Amino acid sequence: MSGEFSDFTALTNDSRIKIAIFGVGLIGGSLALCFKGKPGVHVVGHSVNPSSTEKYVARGVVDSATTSVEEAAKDADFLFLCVPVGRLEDYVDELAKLPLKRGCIVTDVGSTKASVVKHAAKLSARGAVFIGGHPMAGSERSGVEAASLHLLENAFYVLTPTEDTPPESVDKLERLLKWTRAHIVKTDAVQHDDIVGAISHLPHMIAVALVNQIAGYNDSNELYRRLAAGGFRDITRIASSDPLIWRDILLNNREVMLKLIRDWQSEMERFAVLLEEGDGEGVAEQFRRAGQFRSQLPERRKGMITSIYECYVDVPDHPGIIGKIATELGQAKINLSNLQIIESREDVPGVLRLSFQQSDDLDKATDLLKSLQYDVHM
Ligand SMILES: NC(=O)C1=CN([C@@H]2O[C@H](COP(=O)(O)OP(=O)(O)OC[C@H]3O[C@@H](n4cnc5c(N)ncnc54)[C@H](O)[C@@H]3O)[C@@H](O)[C@H]2O)C=CC1
Ligand SMILES: O=C(O)C(=O)Cc1ccc(O)cc1
Repeated sequence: MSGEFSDFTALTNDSRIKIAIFGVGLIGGSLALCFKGKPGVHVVGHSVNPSSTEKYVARGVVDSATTSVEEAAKDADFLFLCVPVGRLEDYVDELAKLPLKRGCIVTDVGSTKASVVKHAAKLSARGAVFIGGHPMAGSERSGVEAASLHLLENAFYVLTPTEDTPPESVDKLERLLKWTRAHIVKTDAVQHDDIVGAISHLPHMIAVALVNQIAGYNDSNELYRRLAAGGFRDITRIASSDPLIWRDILLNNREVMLKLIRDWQSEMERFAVLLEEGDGEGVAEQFRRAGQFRSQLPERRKGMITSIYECYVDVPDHPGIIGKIATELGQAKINLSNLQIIESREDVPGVLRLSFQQSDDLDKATDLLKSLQYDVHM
């Protein structure tokens, strides 16, 4: 083991570290990729579904996989619960019946923290330490197919230890998580749910409501959908998130969400009154206040409701062209986050949609492709 991780194994009783990942989807798979192949580390994936376990191994995301919770948990040093929020407490209950390794750390990646932290306190009776976790990066995609080694890099990773959590266990988990290259932030679980409810869960709900509102208008006039490009696409990307993952998150954080919805309704009501009264200065003041606060936001971080920067390339429809474009971008070290063939050409200016996470990469890609005589549109 080298560099910043060299003292990691000293914190375990032996030089082998077993990491069990329950639910190898977008987040569990991305964590597994961060740990797999590190010296002395064995990553085991768990799924209730035998065909999923085969897929995890075949894709090289884990070293081994099993459908048995007991087998996955046996002698594990770290156990990551990466299943939907609504299933976390069931997994805690199952683990609480098993002979866990003394001092092992059980953690989760759920988007809400208060209920699971409270529920998992019972694991201390089994000699395990539970520490709530929430890697605040992800995407609207799901499943192991969307997992990536770099998903959590530079993102915030919240841990919610309680006053009963042994500091040395928090330290041990933080050392392990260095492999994700995320930035650890520690806070209380209830405070986490208030803040993340406001900055992540509420925007997801607003995006869905907005898309559904426009979809309703579109039922009587198709032009709504055709004209809804640019800004609309950008701010509603997260409306395509997984329905069941988000059902669980919103239900679990429902008290916080209900208050946030009321506050949101007041904000919209304020706009309604300003418009009713024809108060232009009042409307402009809303934009000024928002712009001021927004300009103070920290620099862009990976994952959390980031915009995607996109361009369209009109390419002749022949095999090999997609690989050629991807290779050109790769050779120029331009990070492409997604490449999609657009089947309906009605409302887009090109057949290939290229997406980037950094505006810089988009600029470099358009310059490069234009210089190679491709027809590039924004
Ligand atoms: N999607 C995102 O961007 C983020 C999600 N999270 C949290 O991470 C957790 C996992 O979410 P993702 O990785 O996005 O979802 P995912 O759908 O990609 O993965 C979920 C995993 O749990 C398994 N699973 C699903 N339903 C199950 C059930 N009923 N019983 C047992 N296993 C089941 C699936 O097979 C899959 O391996 C959730 O708790 C979510 O709140 C945290 C940060 C970001
Ligand atoms: O796609 C995005 O921008 C997200 O906001 C992803 C996300 C989803 C759920 C989380 O708990 C954290 C991050």
